[in-house]
Amino acid sequence: MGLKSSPFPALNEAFAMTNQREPLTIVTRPSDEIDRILDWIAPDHPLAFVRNGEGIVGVGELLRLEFRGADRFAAAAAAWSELTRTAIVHDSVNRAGTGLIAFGSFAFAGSSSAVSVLIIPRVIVGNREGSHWVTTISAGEANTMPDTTDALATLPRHPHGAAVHVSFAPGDMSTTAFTTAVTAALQEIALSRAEKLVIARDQVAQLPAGADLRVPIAALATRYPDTFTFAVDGLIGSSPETLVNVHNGTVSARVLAGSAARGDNHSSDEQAAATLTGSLKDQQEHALALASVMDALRPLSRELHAASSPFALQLPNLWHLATDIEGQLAERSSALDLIGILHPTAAVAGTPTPAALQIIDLLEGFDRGRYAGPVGWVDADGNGEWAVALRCAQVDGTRITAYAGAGIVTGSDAERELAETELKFRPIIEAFA
Ligand SMILES: C=C(O[C@H]1C=CC=C(C(=O)O)[C@@H]1O)C(=O)O
Repeated sequence: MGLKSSPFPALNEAFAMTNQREPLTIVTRPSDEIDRILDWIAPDHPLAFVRNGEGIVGVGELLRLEFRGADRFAAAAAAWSELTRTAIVHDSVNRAGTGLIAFGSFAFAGSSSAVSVLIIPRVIVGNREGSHWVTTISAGEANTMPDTTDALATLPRHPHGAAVHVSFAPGDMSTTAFTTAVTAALQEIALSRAEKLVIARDQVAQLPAGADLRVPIAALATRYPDTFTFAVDGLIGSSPETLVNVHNGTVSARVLAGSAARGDNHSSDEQAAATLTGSLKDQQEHALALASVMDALRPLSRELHAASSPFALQLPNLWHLATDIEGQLAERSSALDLIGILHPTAAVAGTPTPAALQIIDLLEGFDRGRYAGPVGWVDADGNGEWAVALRCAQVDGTRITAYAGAGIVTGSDAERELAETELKFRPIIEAFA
């Protein structure tokens, strides 16, 4: 059956835009022609979700579904389940990231002017646990098995362009406005209107015409290999935080909150990590973020486990307090259902969530766009890998906006939080330096 009369507005719009109403046919086959998947990123509209060289890179855009407003997650989950219902998948590799995939990026707030997207590429190049594969996605070939043996040969491969140099300047929120907002957040906390508030700021830059975004993306992936380097619809970054990973009934997440600068030699670095793990203020900040994720996952999972105290996660620019969570999904929830339930965690909003969102809106006074929203991918079975979009920038034409924030609890200090945001901007600023 075709998809001619979809009750889902996002699907109808996508069909109208692409003139595509036929069921999708997907072929995934192993490939020994792929070495580094990052080499396959397209220069225009890069699509990627990669960690430690493993993950997926999408080329071309077959379908683009757009969502706005408070019900953007529910609308995306419904449209995706409708679209995948009729898809015909031939997958001889069967790994996380094979078969029909949509890359996605969602706005932080329902009121954001930024559109949330699911993008279905024409070709996906992937790598996981030593297996490399190519997936092709096409429409209107339901009765035949498309011959995709030459799929890679048809992809254009251009050498990377020159390094992209830009200078960032304060955006809607200056550094003074940030410290003022942090002081105001501390007052709100002292008045018990919230227990934790995450305050962010932005920096902007102009991108030179013809800049090759593959260069900063490759720099991020090389310098921050243990994080998720992503590129979806102009949102690029390297996030250390896993919002949720769904794989055949297993759910996992990595919660981060609480940060410290790296030391400049071995002993000061060890001392920095020890001070962070011993800091009551950071432990409280972390515990609230962890509780928000556990509380959201508990009703949906069995055997949900998290360590009783966080570990110090080392990144090139920072130490973070981190807790890994794993459980079994009690019911069939897709990754899209779960990001809708989990977002926004207290690592990016605060506690309690509704009050935190209201106060952030007042104190920040700017649109976070897709910063701190979910970014990742989902497959036809609802499996997927989603990061919290941190350490990132949105590229819109020639304008780049980078974002960073910090969790504020009793005991936070405005100048120290400002310094922490400087460290969190480093991945993006250095990728464009
Ligand atoms: C809000 C950000 O980081 C969050 C994740 C890890 C540590 C955080 C912190 O220590 O404040 C934040 O909660 C950001 O990078 O913009």
